[in-house]
This record gives sequence, structure tokens and C-alpha cells, in this order.
Amino acid sequence: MARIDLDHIAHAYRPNPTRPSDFALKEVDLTWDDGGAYALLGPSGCGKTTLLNVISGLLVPSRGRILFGGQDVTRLPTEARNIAQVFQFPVIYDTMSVYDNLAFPLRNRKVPEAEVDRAVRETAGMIGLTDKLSRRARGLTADEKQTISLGRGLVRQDVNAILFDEPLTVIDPHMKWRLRSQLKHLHKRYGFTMIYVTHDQTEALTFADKVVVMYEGEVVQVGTPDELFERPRHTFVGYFIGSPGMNVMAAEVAGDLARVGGHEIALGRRYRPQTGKVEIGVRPEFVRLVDGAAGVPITVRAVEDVGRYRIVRARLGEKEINAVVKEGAPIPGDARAVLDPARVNVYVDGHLVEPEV
Ligand SMILES: Nc1ncnc2c1ncn2[C@@H]1O[C@H](COP(=O)(O)OP(=O)(O)OP(=O)(O)O)[C@@H](O)[C@H]1O
Repeated sequence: MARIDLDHIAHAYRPNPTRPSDFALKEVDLTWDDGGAYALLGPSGCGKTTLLNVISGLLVPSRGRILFGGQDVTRLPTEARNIAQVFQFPVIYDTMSVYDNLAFPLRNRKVPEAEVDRAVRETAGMIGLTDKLSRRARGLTADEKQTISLGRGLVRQDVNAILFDEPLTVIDPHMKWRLRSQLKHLHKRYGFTMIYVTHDQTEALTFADKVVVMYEGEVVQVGTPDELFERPRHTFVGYFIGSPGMNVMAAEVAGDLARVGGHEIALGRRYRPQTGKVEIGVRPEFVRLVDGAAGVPITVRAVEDVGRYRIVRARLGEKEINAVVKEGAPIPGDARAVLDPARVNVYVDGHLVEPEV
């Protein structure tokens, strides 16, 4: 295992990049701690696979350095980086037995047969394939084949890191949950450094201790699932994490007040005058519906019952605003919304702005 440092990495697929939009990775400066369980989360096309390929050595970045345990590996090929990779689709040998598939990465490295046997049996136990070890891979289901791929990633315990690129895409939904919990358990037990790429927030939040959120080629936040929920550092994080995502509204901000379409909203903290694209963000969980004079007037458009709570979809002037309301709580006809001032964040050009101290 090793700490992995990405030192001002940028990558453009096109030659002679000049504008920021020419870069698939804009600038990434990030440390992955030894033994950490990370998810790399972001929408399609944001640069997750590019970043993973830079770490694995499939891609030499246009700029910056990558260090494993303090050693510069920027130009080292994948084979020399000692990492395991699990891809979206099974990478296995159909004609080989499950046993030989699992043994392959070890035999390739000339590991003694007794050690191969021990590691293969232990890995098969971890992933629930012990009774299929002698079966040929060809006859197995897609789930089982992908489970073998996961096993091949886990069988070597001397790797610097294990990289997973959307490994559960082809897996049946109920198996997904099982395999994800297994990976989490294996991480706890063996302390592998794991980087798990996904565009699915549930997958990221249930697997990882730390989530790295990417958007348009940039890392916009690295945090625990709680931190991403409590204090999104970018409007995209607020919108992408949570269901429904954070309410984001264009606003004017002065002192401790925001003005949204002629209505004043208390911010709880003071801000300097801001220029650029100014927005406020508040999670639906921190919007209360009240009857009376407090708050700002809203028009309720729809109410969705999702079990223990309801999602109220409303409008504040021209803007959409959602609120999460406990089951059984009244939803007034002439509703007004109170936004918890301590939970209203201010963003400029997408990025969180710190209040005055
Ligand atoms: N080989 C390539 N040549 C040119 N452009 C590429 C290449 N690979 C990726 N890109 C572009 O780089 C950007 C980032 O792509 P990347 O595959 O890293 O994103 P991603 O977040 O992994 O997306 P997905 O979840 O769809 O796999 C996209 O705009 C993509 O079109």
C-alpha cells in the first residue's frame, strides 16, 4: 500500500491545449491516503476515468506529477505501478476455471504455488465463490463473472491500490448491495487503498470513507458523506448529493441578507458584497413550511409522499424550491417558507463563499 499524491495534474486529449475547456482534467492537486476507501463521484464525462487512467499509468498526464509513496511514477507503465484494477465489464478468461482465473495475477508474478493456493482459497471465501472454484468461467452468469473480476482485484495483497471503475454496472441490483457491503468489509479487514469510480451517489456514499466529487474536469470537493451533505463546497455537490438536491437560487447578497426575487432571506452570517454569479443554496431538509407572517411566500405545486417524509415542490417567485416535510405535518394552503439561516450557504460562480469572521 502507498500514499498517492497527484501533484498539479492536468490532462488534455487534444494537442496544444490553451483554453480551460481544452482540458479533460483541469487541475487536480490531491492526496489519497494510504489505506483510504475513496469514491470518485461525478456525472458522465466529468473526467473520472481520465483521472483513474492517470493513476493506473494508462495515461501520462499533459501536466503535473504522480507520486506513489513519495516516488515519482508519472512515466512508469501500469505493470510497474503494482496496482490492481477492476473494470465495468468482466475481464476474465472464459476457458479457465474460476480457480485459475483468481490465481492468474499471482502466477503472473511468479508467486510460489503454495501461497497462490492460500490466497485463491481465501479470496474465493471472501467473495462467495468457494463452491465454484473448479467450474469453468464460461458457464457462469454475468454477476458471477464480475465477481471473479473483483476477486482478481483483491487476490494480491501487496498492491499499492485497487482501482474500481464502475465495477457493479452489470450486476443485478440485489447483488450490488451485497458486493458493495463485501468490499467495505474487505477494506476494513485488509486496509487496501481503494478508489472506486461511480456516478451513483448511493454507491459512493455507502462505500467510501471519503468521496471525491468531480465536475467538468475539476475536483470540487473531497469530504466524508456527512461533510458533502452538511456543507457542499460547490453548487454541483449540493445538487448531486441528496434527494432531492440542494435548492440553488440566484440572489443578491449584502451583509446578512440575501434577496431572491424581491424577498429577503436571512443568512445568519455576514458576507462582503459579492460579484459574479451569486447564488444561495439551502437543502430541502432545512426549509420549513409555516402558516402566518414569517418567511417568504411560496406556491405549492406538488407533494410527493416518499414514506417517512414528503417532498413539497413549490415556487418562490420564478424559482423552484423544494422542502422535506415530516409525514403528518400540515402543509398550509397559503404556505410560507422559512429557510434555516444557519443552513443557507452563499456561492459565487458555483463555489462556496466563506462569511466574514
Ligand atoms: N480518448 C479520448 N480522446 C478524446 N477525448 C476523450 C477521450 N477519453 C475521454 N475523452 C473526453 O474527456 C472528457 C472526460 O471523459 P472521461 O471518460 O474521463 O469521463 P467520465 O467521468 O469517466 O465519464 P463516464 O462516466 O461517462 O465514463 C469527456 O469530455 C470525454 O469526451
